[in-house]
Amino acid sequence: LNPTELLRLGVDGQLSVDPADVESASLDFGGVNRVEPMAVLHPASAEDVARLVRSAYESARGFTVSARGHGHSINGQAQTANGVVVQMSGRLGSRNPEKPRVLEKMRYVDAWGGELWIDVLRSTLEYGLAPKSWTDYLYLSVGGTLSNAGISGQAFHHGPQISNVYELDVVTGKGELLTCSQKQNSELFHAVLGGLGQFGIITRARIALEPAPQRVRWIRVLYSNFTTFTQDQEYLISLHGQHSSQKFDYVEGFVIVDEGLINNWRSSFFSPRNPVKIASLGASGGVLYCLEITKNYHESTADTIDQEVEALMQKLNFIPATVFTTDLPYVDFLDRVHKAELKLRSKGLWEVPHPWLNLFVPKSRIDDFDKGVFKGILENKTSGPILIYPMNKNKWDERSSVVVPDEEVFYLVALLRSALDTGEETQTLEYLSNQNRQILRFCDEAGIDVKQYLPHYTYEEEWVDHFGDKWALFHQRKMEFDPRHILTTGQRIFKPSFTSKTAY
Ligand SMILES: Cc1cc2nc3c(=O)[nH]c(=O)nc-3n(C[C@H](O)[C@H](O)[C@H](O)COP(=O)(O)OP(=O)(O)OC[C@H]3O[C@@H](n4cnc5c(N)ncnc54)[C@H](O)[C@@H]3O)c2cc1C
Repeated sequence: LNPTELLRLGVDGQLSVDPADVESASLDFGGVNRVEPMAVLHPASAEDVARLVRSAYESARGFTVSARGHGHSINGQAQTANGVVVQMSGRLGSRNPEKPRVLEKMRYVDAWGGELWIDVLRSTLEYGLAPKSWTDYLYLSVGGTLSNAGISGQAFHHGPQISNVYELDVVTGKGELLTCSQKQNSELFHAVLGGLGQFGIITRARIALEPAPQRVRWIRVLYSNFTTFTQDQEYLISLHGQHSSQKFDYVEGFVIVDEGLINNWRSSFFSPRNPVKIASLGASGGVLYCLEITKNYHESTADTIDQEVEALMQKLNFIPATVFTTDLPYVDFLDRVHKAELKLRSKGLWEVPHPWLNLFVPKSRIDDFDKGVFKGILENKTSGPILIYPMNKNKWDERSSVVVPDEEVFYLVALLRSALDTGEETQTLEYLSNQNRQILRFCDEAGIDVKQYLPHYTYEEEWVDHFGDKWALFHQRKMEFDPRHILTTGQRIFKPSFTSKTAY
């Protein structure tokens, strides 16, 4: 098929070979990979997606198809060479996929796979409801985060977003449009969740809702001792089964390795009039740790919130006099990173290369990771926030495709760096990418069995190693749901069956 033949396919949406469309589908937030597709489909419905994939599956020569949500991948995961990108997010004028549909009584919302979480939230709030499990940033698509996991500070008690989905509509690599859930087509359901887009394109997700809190008490406290910090984090997530008055609703944290960072984009929280000085807090190795917790509440219970927070805080061992508190509407809390985005955009600092590294680190080795990476490899310099927070494995469904460390508690460590052209070597893309490799090598040599989140590998052996015991099942599911390896070649896991060269 060439672009002209493709355009004859007959879809209700728009199949475009417009250079601007093709250019935008060839880029992502990582800003490192650039791969041009042959055409871009703006689907008007799930049937459009099915029609396209079916023709790819049935055509003698074959072509590849990749769904693209909001393009916030780092390493070209939503790109495809010489195939078609299905642009799931973004509106098309009158021929749009359906808006989110809330079933108030059943407490769920049916959302189009390309819907952004911010728009899902806006729709559900009209009914006083909200999804339970989030990502820190809401301008990501439902299909994009469900293909990975979708995590934030709520994951310790609600599990990742993939644990909060009741049902999906999926277009498989054979072009069939199937509804799946725990009970119906369950193999496909579990495969697609955390499935890196390998088994189908999510066109609809039924997402669990809860009554939306009105306000949030948002607290940050500092630690100089890593063990005390992680003990407190682990204590807080051990409360996941408690009544909501006896636990926080959100537990995250971050590492502060240089003075500049404490007042950085994620920390606008600390007042610039009251700068925090790392040196004055007795940080060992110049590193501080910040615990970030929140408690949701309703205005009608505002009188008990202080006591509840106080009772929980008394159990913690942070540095006295380092409590920073703010209080804000729930939506403003959830949408906090967008504010930072607008600031960075205004300074031209958003559309820069992002050599991010996200790792799941087993609890038993988090101390070694601290010594080797935060106090070692990073050399008191970073180029962006470093998040660190623990999660409970029992909130993750083992049947899904995602892989996590083999321990009951594991940490997310997210090095969210931006490469800048300031003339300083340590800020360059090359330096930061090398540092990422150094961190992975360190873990390997120290026998720290980390798993990459939002994984990126180049060779099949690396994927086999990443999936470990799950590889055989992952491979078997691929053969069943996408036997010609048409879908999502940008992940570089399987080569399309119809090409001898690497056609990612
Ligand atoms: C600023 C920022 C903050 C972030 N914060 C968090 C966070 O707090 N927690 C977290 O978990 N992640 C976070 N992420 C990572 C984010 O969840 C992933 O990068 C996610 O893939 C982005 O969604 P997207 O819609 O942009 O997906 P894309 O980059 O467009 O796609 C990601 C992958 O999913 C596939 N895909 C997309 N749509 C579908 C679909 N409908 N069906 C099947 N496959 C599909 C694509 O082919 C691709 O392989 C963040 C990313 C950024 C840039």
